[in-house]
Amino acid sequence: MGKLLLGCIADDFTGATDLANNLVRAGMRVVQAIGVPDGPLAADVDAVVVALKSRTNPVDEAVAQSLAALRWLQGQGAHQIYFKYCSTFDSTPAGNIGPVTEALMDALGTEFTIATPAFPDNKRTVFKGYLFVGDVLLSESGMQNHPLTPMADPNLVRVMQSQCRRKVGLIDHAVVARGAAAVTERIAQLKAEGVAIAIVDAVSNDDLLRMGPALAALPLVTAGSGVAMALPANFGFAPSPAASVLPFGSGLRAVVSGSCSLATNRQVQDFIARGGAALAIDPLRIADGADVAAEALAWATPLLARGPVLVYSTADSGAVKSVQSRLGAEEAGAMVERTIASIARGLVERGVRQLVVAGGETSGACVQALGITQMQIGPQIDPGVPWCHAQALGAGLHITLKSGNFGGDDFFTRAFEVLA
Ligand SMILES: Nc1ncnc2c1ncn2[C@@H]1O[C@H](COP(=O)(O)OP(=O)(O)O)[C@@H](O)[C@H]1O
Ligand SMILES: O=C(O)[C@@H](O)C(=O)COP(=O)(O)O
Repeated sequence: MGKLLLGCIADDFTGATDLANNLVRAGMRVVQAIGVPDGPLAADVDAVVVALKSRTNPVDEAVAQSLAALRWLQGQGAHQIYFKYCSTFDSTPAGNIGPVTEALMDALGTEFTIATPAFPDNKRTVFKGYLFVGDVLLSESGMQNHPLTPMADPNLVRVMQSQCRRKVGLIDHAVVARGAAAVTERIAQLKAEGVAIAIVDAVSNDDLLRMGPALAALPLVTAGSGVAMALPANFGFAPSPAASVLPFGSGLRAVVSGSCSLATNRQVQDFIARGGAALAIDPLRIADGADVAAEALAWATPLLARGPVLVYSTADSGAVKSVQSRLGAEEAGAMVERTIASIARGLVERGVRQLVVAGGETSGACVQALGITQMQIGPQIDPGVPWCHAQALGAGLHITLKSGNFGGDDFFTRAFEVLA
């Protein structure tokens, strides 16, 4: 077995496939592990992405999980560590991006790292430390209404500083535009000023590729998935448009969605507008004790042979707030996740072999309910969202984990066409 070059820790499962996808496209052989593996690596790969579900956990749990992942990756000889978080910097006022970053820095004994969620392919850009989603600031992008991690401040230096003990600074676009040597020089200057973590501007893939060589010497990189397109070159890899090949896709098709992001709301509407079979589930009925999962499976079973079915709790921000005011945000989220996960499990038990899951937390719950431990990365459907293949409940399953705000409006239809 060769030496592991990149050891990656992702704070949610959609984010992990997003990262793995960019590394594969940049030429690396990658395995995605669900949770910290029990034993050593079986396959000879260049990078491993350990997918955690730590984004919204209490800080001490997120830190403990991340450190366990780090220890395992170090045990595999990982040369550089990559902590992957969301391109919209999803976090609560307590963390977990800041505390996990600092715990990893402590464990690695490193005095400096960067932080940038920039992912220009998905219109996430950082300028002067401010995060833009498309043409608007993070705080106007819909993320201010996220059910679990509302993001009201677009200034990442401020957000990161509020989560960290160490001093946070900025490597701004004027520096990045001058290339890797300027970034390296700026890192030395920031370190001399006592800055330990620097937000880095990037508004294009060229910016990410330009800064790449300056990151080679850092034991720890923290970022969204965008930076992943630049790091493999530091190890001598060249981009490859050919994503790894998956087994042929066949079997029944279904979509489950617990994401309430704006893009997912549009994707649900598009699927329904095309005449797709869709069932909305109501969190308040779950809270009242109705067996909503059994009802959904009874609805879906006779329809599956005719084409993909969609079961969704996706709702607009007004409906989500109303549910949360009755049940509490965390309680509502956990309850809906459990229900959708048991629906996903039931669908696979009924022969579904091509499954789209929308939502990061939702994906975590589904992947765990399906007993998936490892995923192979396949062709990209949209930026940040590849098809994957895994063993689930004893059968081969094609599965894609769609981040809430990723994917075109027709994603729930087109995903199956990509596989076909
Ligand atoms: N109708 C709803 N009301 C309240 N919470 C919901 C509803 N539907 C889904 N949720 C919860 O909202 C959260 C959405 O998060 P996630 O799955 O990560 O989606 P995204 O990728 O869009 O962030 C989950 O915890 C989910 O269970
Ligand atoms: O970086 C990203 O935006 C994604 O990879 C991601 O982490 C999205 O998370 P969810 O929106 O919760 O799916």
